[in-house]
Amino acid sequence: MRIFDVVVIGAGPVGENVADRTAAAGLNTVVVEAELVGGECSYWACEPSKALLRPVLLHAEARGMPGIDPGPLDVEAVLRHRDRMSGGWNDQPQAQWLERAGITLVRGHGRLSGPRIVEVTGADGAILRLSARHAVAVCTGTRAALPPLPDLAALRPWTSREATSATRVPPRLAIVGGGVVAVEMATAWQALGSQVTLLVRESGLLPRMERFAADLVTDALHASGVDLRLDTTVTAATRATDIRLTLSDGQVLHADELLLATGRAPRTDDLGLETVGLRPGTWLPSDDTYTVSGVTGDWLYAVGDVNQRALLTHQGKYQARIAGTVIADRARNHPLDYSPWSRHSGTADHVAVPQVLFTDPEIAFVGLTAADAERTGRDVDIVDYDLGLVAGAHQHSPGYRGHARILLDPASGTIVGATFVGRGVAELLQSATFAITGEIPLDRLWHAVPPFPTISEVWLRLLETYRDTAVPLRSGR
Ligand SMILES: Cc1cc2nc3c(=O)[nH]c(=O)nc-3n(C[C@H](O)[C@H](O)[C@H](O)COP(=O)(O)OP(=O)(O)OC[C@H]3O[C@@H](n4cnc5c(N)ncnc54)[C@H](O)[C@@H]3O)c2cc1C
Ligand SMILES: NC(=O)c1ccc[n+]([C@@H]2O[C@H](COP(=O)([O-])OP(=O)(O)OC[C@H]3O[C@@H](n4cnc5c(N)ncnc54)[C@H](O)[C@@H]3O)[C@@H](O)[C@H]2O)c1
Repeated sequence: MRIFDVVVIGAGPVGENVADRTAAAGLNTVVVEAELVGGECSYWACEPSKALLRPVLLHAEARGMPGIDPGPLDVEAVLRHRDRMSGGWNDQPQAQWLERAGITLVRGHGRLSGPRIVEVTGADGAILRLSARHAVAVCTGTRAALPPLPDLAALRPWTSREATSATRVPPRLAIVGGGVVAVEMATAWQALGSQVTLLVRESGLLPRMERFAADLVTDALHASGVDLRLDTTVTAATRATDIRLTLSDGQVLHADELLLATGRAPRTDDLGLETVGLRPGTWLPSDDTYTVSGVTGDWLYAVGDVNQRALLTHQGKYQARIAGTVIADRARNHPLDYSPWSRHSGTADHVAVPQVLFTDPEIAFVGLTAADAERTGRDVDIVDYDLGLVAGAHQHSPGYRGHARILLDPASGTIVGATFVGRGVAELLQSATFAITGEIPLDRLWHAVPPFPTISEVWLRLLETYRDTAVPLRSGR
């Protein structure tokens, strides 16, 4: 048995950041990792997917710009770039970073075996017992959730892992799903040379986003040659010389690979949750301090994807900074401040989660959408502006297509949601996140002058539209 102040299970971006904060506070911290230090994000998610998409998006932009003839994409060079950006699936640099930060790394599969005790099974089957004086932080993330197709093993489908690490371009790629992974991967692989067929059970893509944003991405996928089949499910699938899919409309589709991009499941099934009174295989809900509810003693934390609050690296790292502070202050017997926006409260999870889809065009959004407001019965004023009319967008690319929407709380005159869709809008998003988290009144935003000619001039156009629209569009009860 080795005794530490803090045991972190999972060294993804979130576990690394919890450990960084507790070690920086002087707590003796150990991280347990079953695969690669850096987690899903570094090797099979954010990094490799964006490394595939960046050349694809830049190439598409360059093709539309007068005076630039980029020639065809060098697919092998793109795949090599992806390999470099994923660190060659070698975690030594990240493991060394842990060491430099004074954090102990134990490799193996971690399982709770009672309050404050974690057992780690190493590659050789040996078991090491770790005891935590103050806290155990579960940061085990998610794996792909697969649909209930018979004989999945024989089908050998791709999940997000294969879609981001494949070394060859399948001539025909079928993708099941209409969410973020499906749409980003359809964008990448269609441009890299696959004929992509997107099989979506809903009547539209990206159901959680503003309709106008999903519609622009849908148009662009059509234009790029993706075969988009809405209201379609797979009823049977077999693999012989190729993959044969029977679809709900009775048609048969042949493909070389099948990507199942059908959401995520928590990695809590083999975590010993039953030893502390929790149900294995479920998400681990935690409160705003990231303490797991239903376990006495305030020693168990769930941080990042595994708590299902926001399945995003940056939001998980935000949670990690707060959880690390909470753990350190509880260890010192310092009182916690539970009020919103305090150093101990993950308030942004509720009101300002920013996300960028690296599609063509990009979608960037934070806070509420109109559908969220409608669903929760919240009164908001909705202000829309055609991004294509902004001078900076004209400069950015000829024939620019895009749209911006902000949602305002009429009582406080502050912004509660923003969505931008268009090329180059990713870097615009932080301005909206500042406006929401800072609760900046519109009266003051008039003094935040956007430079000419940039896409950010859309802020001025949105304010003018709001001022000049006699009856603002209003959603909610
Ligand atoms: C294809 C794809 C693209 C994405 N792109 C983006 C993006 O562009 N931007 C963004 O913000 N988010 C993106 N995401 C989401 C992002 O990957 C996750 O939000 C992020 O990885 C969550 O971090 P985490 O540390 O909570 O979990 P993970 O990154 O999943 O890390 C968990 C770690 O815990 C380890 N582990 C699990 N169980 C145990 C155990 N019992 N014992 C020991 N170790 C264990 C795992 O091996 C893993 O290393 C993407 C996701 C996918 C699938
Ligand atoms: N750029 C980014 O920020 C980025 C990129 C990729 C992933 N992510 C994160 O990863 C998470 C997971 O993404 P995802 O696309 O896997 O999940 P998702 O929840 O966004 O989409 C899942 C899709 O699969 C469909 N689906 C689910 N079960 C199905 C079934 N049995 N048959 C047919 N269709 C089915 C759903 O209807 C939906 O269209 C996202 O929540 C996102 O936060 C972020």
